[in-house]
Amino acid sequence: MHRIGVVGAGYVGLTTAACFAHLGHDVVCADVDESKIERLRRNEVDLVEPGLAELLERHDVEFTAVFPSDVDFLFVCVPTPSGDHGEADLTAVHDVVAQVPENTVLVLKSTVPVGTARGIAHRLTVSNPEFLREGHAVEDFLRPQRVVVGSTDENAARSVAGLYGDVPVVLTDNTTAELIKYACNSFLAVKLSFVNTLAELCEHVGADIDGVTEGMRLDERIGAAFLRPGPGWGGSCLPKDTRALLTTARDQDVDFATLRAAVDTNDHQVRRIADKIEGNRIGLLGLTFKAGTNDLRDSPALAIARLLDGDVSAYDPAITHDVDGITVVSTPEELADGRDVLVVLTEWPEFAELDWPALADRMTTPVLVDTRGVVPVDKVREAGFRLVSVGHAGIV
Ligand SMILES: NC(=O)C1=CN([C@@H]2O[C@H](COP(=O)(O)OP(=O)(O)OC[C@H]3O[C@@H](n4cnc5c(N)ncnc54)[C@H](O)[C@@H]3O)[C@@H](O)[C@H]2O)C=CC1
Ligand SMILES: O=C(O)[C@H]1O[C@H](OP(=O)(O)OP(=O)(O)OC[C@H]2O[C@@H](n3ccc(=O)[nH]c3=O)[C@H](O)[C@@H]2O)[C@H](O)[C@@H](O)[C@@H]1O
Repeated sequence: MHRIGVVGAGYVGLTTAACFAHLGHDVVCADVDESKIERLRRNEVDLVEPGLAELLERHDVEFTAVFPSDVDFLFVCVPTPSGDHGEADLTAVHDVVAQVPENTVLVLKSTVPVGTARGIAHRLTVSNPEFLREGHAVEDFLRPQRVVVGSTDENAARSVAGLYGDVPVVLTDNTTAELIKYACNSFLAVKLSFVNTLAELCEHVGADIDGVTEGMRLDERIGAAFLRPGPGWGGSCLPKDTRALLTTARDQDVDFATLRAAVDTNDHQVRRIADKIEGNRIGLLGLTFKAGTNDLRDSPALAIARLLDGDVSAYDPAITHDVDGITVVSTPEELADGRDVLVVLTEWPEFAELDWPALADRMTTPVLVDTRGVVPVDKVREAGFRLVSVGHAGIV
């Protein structure tokens, strides 16, 4: 058992703190947001993450607004948002690093650009990027497909890997560890943009994207995941990390054309979907960047909403407050009232089970744009909807 400090009590930090406590370590978790610390002390968790609140309830994690100085390992889990030119803004990371005492192993878990650890040359640093998905944070942390640890000091790297228990480990140097993180998110982005363009092509040539991806997924070299077309990929990380890797490549005079194309394709996808939405009174089904989370950061739904003219309302099972000038209502029926068009933007499973005839009755013209391919086509059509899809010839 070790004494572990975690700085930053967000998706990554709070998950890290709860899971290390679950694995038997003594954990202190710090954040500059004092009101968040107060809420966490009362066991109030703002994040929608299955199992997280339960773990925090079961295990004692000390929450503090004071920098933890008496720990063996200090995990840096603070934000690294996009700066003005797409580069990662490391202000919070440097602020934390400057406070870590000499006798503490400094572990960089925030996603930081290639060369960041090398730039902190005055002290030993272990790079331990995080790969958890929002909505699956606890499960991904406790049963990771791999834990990546990089350091110039192999013993330090092994000691960090050892904190996770019996998990697959990639032991490497700092710079490689940093690049692995960006490579993974960027590769996923490339895969998604490829599929979104394929869906556009399907609409033109009379093919069906579900059939095409079914045929692709069975090829193990391609892999089954990340082949669902959608309104564009978003979230707090894929957009910012692709931008940051492009900046790194540009700084090195490396032309990362595939990645640049993926980012441009994603901008195109958002505009392409907005163009499919006709009508003055528009109802959005889903605002979060994906299902299973209440995170709205860099959500394609909001990017699309910004491009729409007219009166835009939304229903999202995880959102109860108005967002970006969009009125958020509390039921799909309320949303349908007097609307010209409904648009599925998040793949919430309950959207497959909606009462389509009842929704159609409430609308002026029953038109449904399904950007996620989640609604039952036959039922929706039987209810009288004109269905506009992504990637299906014949129902565009
Ligand atoms: N959200 C995700 O799914 C994943 C995020 N990451 C990376 O992890 C890092 C953190 O991301 P999230 O957990 O999403 O961020 P977040 O925004 O959810 O949480 C960050 C927390 O850090 C606190 N904070 C900010 N500056 C601080 C400082 N100087 N000292 C102490 N606390 C400070 C904030 O108050 C906030 O509570 C980022 O680099 C991100 O790219 C990596 C993998 C997954
Ligand atoms: O660095 C991070 O923060 C994390 O970023 C992503 O996780 P997350 O942001 O939770 O979201 P994803 O599940 O990857 O989804 C990203 C976007 O792609 C979209 N998506 C995903 C899969 C798919 O088939 N189709 C599709 O459109 C989602 O709707 C969403 O907008 C990565 O999957 C994590 O491994 C990584 O740790």
